[in-house]
Amino acid sequence: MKKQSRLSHVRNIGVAAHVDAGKTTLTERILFYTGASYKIGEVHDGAAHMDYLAEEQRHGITITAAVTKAPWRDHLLQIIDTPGHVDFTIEVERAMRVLDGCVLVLDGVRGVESQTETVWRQRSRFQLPALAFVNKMDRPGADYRRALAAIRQRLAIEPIAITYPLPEQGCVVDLIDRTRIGFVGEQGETLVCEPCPAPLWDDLADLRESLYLAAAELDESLADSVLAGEIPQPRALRAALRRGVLRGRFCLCFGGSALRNVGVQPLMDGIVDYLPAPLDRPPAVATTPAGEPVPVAMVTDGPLAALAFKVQLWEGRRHVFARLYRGVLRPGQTIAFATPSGAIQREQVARLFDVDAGKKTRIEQARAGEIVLLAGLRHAATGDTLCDPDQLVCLERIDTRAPVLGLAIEPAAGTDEEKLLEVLDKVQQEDPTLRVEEDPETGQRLIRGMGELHLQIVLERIEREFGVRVRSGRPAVATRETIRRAASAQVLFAPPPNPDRRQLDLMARVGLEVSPLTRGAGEPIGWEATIVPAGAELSAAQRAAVEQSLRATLAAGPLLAAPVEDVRVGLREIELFGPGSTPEALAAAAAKALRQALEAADPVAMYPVMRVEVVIPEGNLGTVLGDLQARHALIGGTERSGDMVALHAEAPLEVLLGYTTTLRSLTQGRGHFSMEFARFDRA
Ligand SMILES: Nc1nc2c(ncn2[C@@H]2O[C@H](COP(=O)(O)OP(=O)(O)OP(=O)(O)O)[C@@H](O)[C@H]2O)c(=O)[nH]1
Repeated sequence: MKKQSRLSHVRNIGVAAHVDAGKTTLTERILFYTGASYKIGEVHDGAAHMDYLAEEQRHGITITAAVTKAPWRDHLLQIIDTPGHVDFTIEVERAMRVLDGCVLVLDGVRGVESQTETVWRQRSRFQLPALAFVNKMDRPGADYRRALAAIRQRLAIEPIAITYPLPEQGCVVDLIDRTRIGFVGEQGETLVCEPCPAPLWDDLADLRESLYLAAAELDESLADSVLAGEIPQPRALRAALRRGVLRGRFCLCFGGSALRNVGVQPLMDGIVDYLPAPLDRPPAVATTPAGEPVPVAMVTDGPLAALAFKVQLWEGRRHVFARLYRGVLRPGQTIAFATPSGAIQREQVARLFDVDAGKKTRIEQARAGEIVLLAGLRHAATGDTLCDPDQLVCLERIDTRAPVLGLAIEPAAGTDEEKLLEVLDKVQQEDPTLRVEEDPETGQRLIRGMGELHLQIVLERIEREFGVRVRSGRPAVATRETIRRAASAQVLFAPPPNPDRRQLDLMARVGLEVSPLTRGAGEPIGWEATIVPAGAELSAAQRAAVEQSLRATLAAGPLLAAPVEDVRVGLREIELFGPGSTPEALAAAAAKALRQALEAADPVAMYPVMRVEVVIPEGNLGTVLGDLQARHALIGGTERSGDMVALHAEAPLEVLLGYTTTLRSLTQGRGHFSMEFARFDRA
């Protein structure tokens, strides 16, 4: 294993896809063939090795991203199986952050689906080199060439086939080696290679040509031999293709059926041959405490820099998953990190572990490029950069989206109140997309999350894992506010009554203007204020107090106490009194002026709008369209694929609650849909 963990022999990869494309089924095969697991656990039996949480087994879906190590061809594959359901998209986001490459799994019948596009966008943000596995080629209606065309069209990258699947014959054609590979044995573990027969080889001429041309673009001598009509050497082809993948020029495609054990090992070879080792990736970019950007090269002999990307309770104890970008980490080492608010924390790592799905093994050191589990950290959270205390840097934090759905909850037994609070705190530490709040009006406890399934899973975990029974209300969508026109206000803040001379500095005057911005523009604050008396200037503390007070006022708007979005606040005039108004007086005047201006600016509530893809049998199109229109959905278009139709629409989240059940009954169980957050908008 020591030899295998040389950095050039490590592949940190993720497996990502639309829900149900077969990621977990594929990963189970990879683990079995590498010997990392001794038997294949099937998702439909609730026995998948990677889906080890009880909720994952019950719902048959992946919720948390599991890390697993598997040795293959003298290399170490570290695999993260990520969830496909959009409610758990944070798991994909943080996995992508720490990976070096990814395998995109597609359903051979459905091709590119809405969530395939979403994970592809997430991949693109981090410029992760990718391979595609077109799975389920055994299903009736599966079409490899159509899936490749969908990759070109919807993911805007050139698909280059490396294998061509023939699942009915239990084999794939290797387009580089010109072999037909059969998968025999009970689990397809034995490979039988023979030369690909001529008629079949001729049928694949178009795919081969694209492959040669793609490689030729990256290697001049290959280009010469391709133009001369020669068959390029497999070694040279692979080397050129690897360069192309690392530069993001194209997506190499493999086909097969994970469930029928067809085509998986060539994909695993592809991971080794074409996806990057940690050192092949460009250096990560971090910032120093002074805000200067610095590259963090992947080396072991530098100061420690590791990104904490996930907090997980393991046997009831807090553990942190981290990816090392630089340096070495050992048990007992003290690390430091800057929190999002800028405070510096120090703590000690007690123990280090190698992780394999639900199992962890103690190790004595971790090095740059590795993904490990740390015990003993009580404060480090998702997104923090763990560093040597005297060499602080901060890698880019992990994005989390604001929750769109809330649920009021209370313990079924009044005596469990304290315990529920404790449990919610623990669940929240693990899950940065879950918020726990108190309704300011009713005093009810609210949990807020990404969607119905997310909140349902949270409730199930609270009951099963922590033994607290809870009652919940109806889900309620999150709200925002914005304004419809510009307005201004000026406020003189003065302590009552008759201010004597000594109290002058408790006074302040702030004049400002608010104006509406386009959706998604944010809430900029413009500091074009005239300061009175002439010649006076604001101190850093005064300025910070005004800014903070404006931000706090924007956090709770005048209509629903919901965050105010897409508004520009322009400061017009600030008058200082006495020796200089106190920061508190300035803050009070600014808050009051902003509140007045917002009230005068025709405020309006906004609700979450979702992008929806509904896939249904053609015969149900009329009924489903009618139902969607009755829900005020805006229909964007339809696409036919076999006897199914994909409908694209936008609709308020409010009317989509419980839609899964409706769709099932409208389509006799054959329809399915997925949605993702688009924006907050007016009703
Ligand atoms: N016919 C066929 N079915 C498959 C194949 N691969 C997976 N399945 C089935 O498809 C369903 C979904 O498979 P999973 O592996 O759970 O898919 P996933 O992408 O991990 O799903 P999530 O974790 O929920 O995102 C299961 O019932 C599998 O048995 C395949 O190659 N052929």
